[in-house]
Amino acid sequence: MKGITGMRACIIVNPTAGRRRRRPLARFIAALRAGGAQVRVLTTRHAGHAQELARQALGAAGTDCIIAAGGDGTIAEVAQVLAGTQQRMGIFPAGSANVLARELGIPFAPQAAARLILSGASATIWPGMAEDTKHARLFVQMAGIGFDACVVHGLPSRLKRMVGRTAYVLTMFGAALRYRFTTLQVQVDGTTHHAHGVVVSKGRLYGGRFVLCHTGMQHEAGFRVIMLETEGLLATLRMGCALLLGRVERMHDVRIVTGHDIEVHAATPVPVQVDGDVLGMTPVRIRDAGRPLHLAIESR
Ligand SMILES: Nc1ncnc2c1ncn2[C@@H]1O[C@H](COP(=O)(O)OP(=O)(O)OP(=O)(O)O)[C@@H](O)[C@H]1O
Repeated sequence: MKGITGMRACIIVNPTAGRRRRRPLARFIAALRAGGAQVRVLTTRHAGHAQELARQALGAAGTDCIIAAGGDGTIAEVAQVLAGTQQRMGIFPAGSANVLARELGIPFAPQAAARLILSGASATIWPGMAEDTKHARLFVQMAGIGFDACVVHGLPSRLKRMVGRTAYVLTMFGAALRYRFTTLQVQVDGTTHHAHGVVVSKGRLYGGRFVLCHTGMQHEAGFRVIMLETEGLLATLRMGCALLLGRVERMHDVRIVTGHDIEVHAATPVPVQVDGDVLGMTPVRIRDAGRPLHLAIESR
């Protein structure tokens, strides 16, 4: 790692992430340059493009830090390419929920975010991999199966850009009418459980700053598997309220187990989301990606 001056940084910007505020990004870039970094900016043109740009940046010898400027979806796309390499990756939180950035204590203030990257700090996280019958996708924070994924599948991206996280609340009403609850068969490392909603999480947080469970597993392999055992919209709403209060772990009908290899099946396929973006439908298999990611964060 080069010192503060002379660092070569490449920023991959998703211009559609979050509320599309440009000023914080400009300040972040200015702070990196003021700290002596050479900065190259690449802007995505479509979903999936961050992966292509990350490959391009990785191929350009001598890049010290490849920075994803966006939300969890953009971070996951860049991580998909950088996981398993020695490349250091930075994050500038510019999405709607920015769950990973909150989870890992990455500063939102442009100057502080730049200072962290310039400091050379680095720690390893262990992403997950989710696969349905058509897609395989690396994820950094969580996968949701059932009602929450139905909300994500129905979320108009324009609405999310206009009102941020409130878009999820508005979309929830439509999902409540549309979603048909069904029993999910959840195999965790070979043991079968039954549930009506499942979140497979690397972290403690969900949907922003809401606490799903009190200990995360970002810095090790494995997941917390959070299962709602009661069927129906009322139970799901009750879990939503418990989430707002940080009391999910105390619910009598929520079971939390730890595992490395999870499969979810349903008689009628239900939606699956990863890091707040659509993956597909069940059946889905979630396991350790087995490829560590070296992030510009303070080590614990
Ligand atoms: N130029 C682009 N046009 C349209 N979609 C894009 C573009 N660049 C990236 N995307 C897609 O936008 C999706 C959402 O981006 P991202 O998750 O970073 O922002 P967000 O949804 O606002 O934030 P968060 O996930 O933190 O709520 C990503 O999955 C990515 O594939």
